[in-house]
Amino acid sequence: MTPIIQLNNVYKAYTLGNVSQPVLHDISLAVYAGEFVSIVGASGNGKSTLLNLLTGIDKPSSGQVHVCGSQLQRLKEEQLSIWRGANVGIVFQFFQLLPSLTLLQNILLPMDFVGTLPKRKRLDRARYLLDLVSLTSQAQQLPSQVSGGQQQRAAIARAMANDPPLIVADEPTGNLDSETAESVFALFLTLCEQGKTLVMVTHNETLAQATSRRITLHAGRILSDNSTQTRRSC
Ligand SMILES: Nc1ncnc2c1ncn2[C@@H]1O[C@H](COP(=O)(O)OP(=O)(O)OP(=O)(O)O)[C@@H](O)[C@H]1O
Repeated sequence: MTPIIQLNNVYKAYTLGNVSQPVLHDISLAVYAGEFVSIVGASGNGKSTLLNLLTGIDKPSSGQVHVCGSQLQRLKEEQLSIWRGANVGIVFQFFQLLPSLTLLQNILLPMDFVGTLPKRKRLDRARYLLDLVSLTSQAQQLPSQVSGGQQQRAAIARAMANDPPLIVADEPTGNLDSETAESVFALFLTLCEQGKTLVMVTHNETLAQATSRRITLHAGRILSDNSTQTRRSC
């Protein structure tokens, strides 16, 4: 089976002035469709940098990043935007919904960007997704009019808008209380059961333990990569 994510000897350094600061060293990794991968590690160990390479937001200094059939360094910015729109849903810690749009309009946006579905079908899909995340009655509310957990559920629905095979989440529960965090995590499990691949950076050890594969980064290297039968496998 071809992995949905394949990283070969990835090295990443940021250059500040004349100083090059290495952040990721020699990362090689294969993730297969249907896995739910958590990435853990102390602050500053390169977790978000790794996610940004997977979404093409950032490029490696050397090595290759293959995601959903494309080698991302080979894509130009415009190609990357189109690739991202079709292949990856991104969920952020602070939701990042557009404040002047209703939840329904926020979910419609990625579909409007890609433009493959006719308008009526986009609306049907947005309503289906709102239902999936239990926000049907909040469809016309602005983000500021709903709770943090509801905003994050709307953000997950937005990430799902174009039905991407891969969902990438950077501390998606970091701004939520523990009960709400669990309900958001349960939603991720549902998506995984539906066949999505998930990669989630988290500081929440309990949630990380409940994923099917837990990767620990330390000083920019993979310290451990545990995939166990006892953990939930989708
Ligand atoms: N755009 C950037 N320019 C320069 N340095 C950066 C940039 N982004 C991240 N870094 C540095 O890279 C290192 C790793 O940062 P990263 O955000 O990937 O860590 P992290 O493990 O996700 O941390 P946290 O858990 O605090 O979010 C840090 O030292 C950070 O300061």
